[in-house]
Amino acid sequence: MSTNNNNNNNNNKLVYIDDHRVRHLLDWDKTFKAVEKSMESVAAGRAFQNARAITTIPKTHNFLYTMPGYLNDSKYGALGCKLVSHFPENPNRAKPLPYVLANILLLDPETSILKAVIAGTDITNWRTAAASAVATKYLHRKENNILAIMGAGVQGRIHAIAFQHFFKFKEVRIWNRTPERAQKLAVELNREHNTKNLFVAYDKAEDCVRNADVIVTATTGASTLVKCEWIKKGAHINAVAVNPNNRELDDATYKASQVYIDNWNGARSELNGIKELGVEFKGQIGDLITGAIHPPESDAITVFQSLGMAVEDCAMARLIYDLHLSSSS
Ligand SMILES: NC(=O)c1ccc[n+]([C@@H]2O[C@H](COP(=O)([O-])OP(=O)(O)OC[C@H]3O[C@@H](n4cnc5c(N)ncnc54)[C@H](O)[C@@H]3O)[C@@H](O)[C@H]2O)c1
Ligand SMILES: O=C(O)[C@@H]1CCCCN1
Repeated sequence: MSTNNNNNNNNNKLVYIDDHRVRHLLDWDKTFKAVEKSMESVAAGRAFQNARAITTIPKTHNFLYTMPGYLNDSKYGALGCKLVSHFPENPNRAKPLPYVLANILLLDPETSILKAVIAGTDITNWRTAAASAVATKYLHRKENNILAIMGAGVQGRIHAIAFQHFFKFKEVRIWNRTPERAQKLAVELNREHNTKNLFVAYDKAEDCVRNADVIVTATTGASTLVKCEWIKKGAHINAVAVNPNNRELDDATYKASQVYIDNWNGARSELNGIKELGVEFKGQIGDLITGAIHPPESDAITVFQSLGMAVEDCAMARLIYDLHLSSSS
């Protein structure tokens, strides 16, 4: 990038950063800072993004989301556009592919010249888990004993890893519609973390959620997974799934909770189902970071209704681009 980029030799060269290289460069603490800064910038008026365009492919009902954004920041500033798809049949193919696949275009903010095409699937996964972690940091300033993860897919797995990195829960519970998948993930995560019983599979959703301090819902179904009567006072929920009706939490949970969002434009476009319940969003996570709004009472149940933002992807693309250039020059 021409702003704050020491690699002037590379300024006019189009760079492709593939999945393998992105994975090598990703780092949890740097990802957290980039996402926190993008959320703060949204509240401070330094981030620009409209609601994303959603193109539905006829017959298959697969989606392509187009997510352009501009972030004005000396370290994470970027102009970019993510193309991200939602192809529900991908995981069921003979050779399984992710449900969510993404690529990010990074442009020079001064000239609009295309600087890089960056594989965006892992960036999407990491920044989504980091966004939940930022929300948890600002909404749940309490003990973190038990984490409950609903859904053992890509997002369930990455949230388990990220939350252990940032918060060090004493028990991480995993529930999945097919219990064998939760079992398999728990075994894998225990092996990767060199632990025996830190990650525990639960067969019943209720048992998984009861007494949990923090809950993550990350499935692709539209069925209700979490009932209000199971949720502990003061618990925090990161509702990650983007389903047309957002049914992972029952209506009573939304009505009983203080609900926060990542950005108003996205919420107005995609969260009408929750608004129709009579729920007023308390504000953006960035408003908590800037201090524009106060944190909730400590016994309130809180929900971060995550949608995902273009400017998070811009900040991440800039981070990965700069790391790529500085370590390959
Ligand atoms: N908020 C964001 O920024 C963001 C970013 C990326 C993905 N997402 C969302 O995260 C969700 C999960 O994505 P993923 O990549 O982990 O998908 P995945 O295919 O890897 O995992 C999906 C999981 O959902 C479960 N599932 C499917 N149907 C179900 C049903 N009816 N009831 C209960 N469980 C069911 C599957 O068993 C699986 O464990 C999606 O809704 C996606 O839109 C959100
Ligand atoms: O913000 C994202 O990248 C994803 C795109 C797919 C739908 C859910 N949110």
